[in-house]
Amino acid sequence: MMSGGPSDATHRKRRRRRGPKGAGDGPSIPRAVTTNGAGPEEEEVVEGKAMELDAAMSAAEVGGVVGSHLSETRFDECAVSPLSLKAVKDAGYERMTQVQEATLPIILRGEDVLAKAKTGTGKTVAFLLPAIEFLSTLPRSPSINLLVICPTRELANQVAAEARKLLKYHRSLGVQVVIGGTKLHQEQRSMQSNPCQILVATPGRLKDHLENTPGFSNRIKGVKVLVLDEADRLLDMGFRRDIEKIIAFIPKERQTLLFSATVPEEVRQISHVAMKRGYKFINTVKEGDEETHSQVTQMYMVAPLDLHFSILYNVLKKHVTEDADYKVSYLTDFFFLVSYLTITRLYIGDWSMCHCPSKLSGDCILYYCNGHQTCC
Ligand SMILES: Nc1ncnc2c1ncn2[C@@H]1O[C@H](COP(=O)(O)OP(=O)(O)OP(=O)(O)O)[C@@H](O)[C@H]1O
Repeated sequence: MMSGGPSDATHRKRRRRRGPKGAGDGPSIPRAVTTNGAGPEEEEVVEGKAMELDAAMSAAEVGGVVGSHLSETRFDECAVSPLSLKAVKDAGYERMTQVQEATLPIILRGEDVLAKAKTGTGKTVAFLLPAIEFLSTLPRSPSINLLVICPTRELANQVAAEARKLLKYHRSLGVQVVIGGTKLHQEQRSMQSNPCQILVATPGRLKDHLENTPGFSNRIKGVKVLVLDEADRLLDMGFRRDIEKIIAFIPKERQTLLFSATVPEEVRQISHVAMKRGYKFINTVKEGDEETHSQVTQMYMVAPLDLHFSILYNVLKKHVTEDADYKVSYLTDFFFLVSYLTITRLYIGDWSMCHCPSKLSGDCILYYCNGHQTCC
């Protein structure tokens, strides 16, 4: 661990051989596992105090948006610059979340990290803060030094908003967003007039800029840190090829960080493509834990196909009457969607189809938010 960092005193190490799946898995959060290429043969497990903390603290005790995901380590105990600390304080963050506590020292050391953490547990700050610390030591240049690839426009905007908070006192650093659904030439102009060191992008638009924006492929050669945010969703949405193409443009000598709520085989595969051998795997999700945030209620209903229309219609109607600020995301296949829209338009209002995540499956996601289309 980083010398002098908060984790030195609180982590202990042990080595173990990896047996058959699930056998002797030991403690599961947070852990750093050193892997070597095709699959982890031998792991170095770093146990942290967040493990005990998770059991010891209730969401009510810790409060705040991230509730029981907060650790006991304060940001001002860490090796981050006074400028970042001031911004963190202004943002209202005092203690680190578990994923932030587990990853910060390792990312600050410049190592590649694959981090598994539930959604809403502070992953964005976990990669932005150490990356900004590193960027603040680089000489000023028109290059892009930090590239964050996100699966959706909404997430890209959220990441940029978080970056702006953390950059509050780093006046020489800036952030720009490039996402589909906006005018390419406007983005080109803004990048030319004000080239920023941090670029947050969705894969399709990023590829567009690589192919069509003069000078962009040179700027991207300056990337020192690459982040794939919500890597599982990026792959689910069919962006693997785009990501591989983008990676081919970026220097091999870089730090790569993958953050993901789940780590299926596809994420493992992309880690082997994108990251250096010996990258660290940090898992902050306990075995058997739900993959989704604890504050998201999930329900399901099994119904015969011919009743789907009427059941869905009634569920939605009830939902929109109970919650004035309602927001609905609705995943369906295209055929069902067309019939459904025809019916619901008449009774509920206009839906907006804003995303088809997988061209292969023909799935669509609809967003409807109290009369306004929301972005995806
Ligand atoms: N240390 C912290 N203390 C308090 N709040 C925090 C801390 N770190 C992040 N947050 C806040 O917690 C919320 C969730 O964080 P964030 O969106 O980064 O989570 P995430 O894991 O990236 O979620 P998603 O997977 O949805 O992107 C945000 O509102 C963020 O501002």
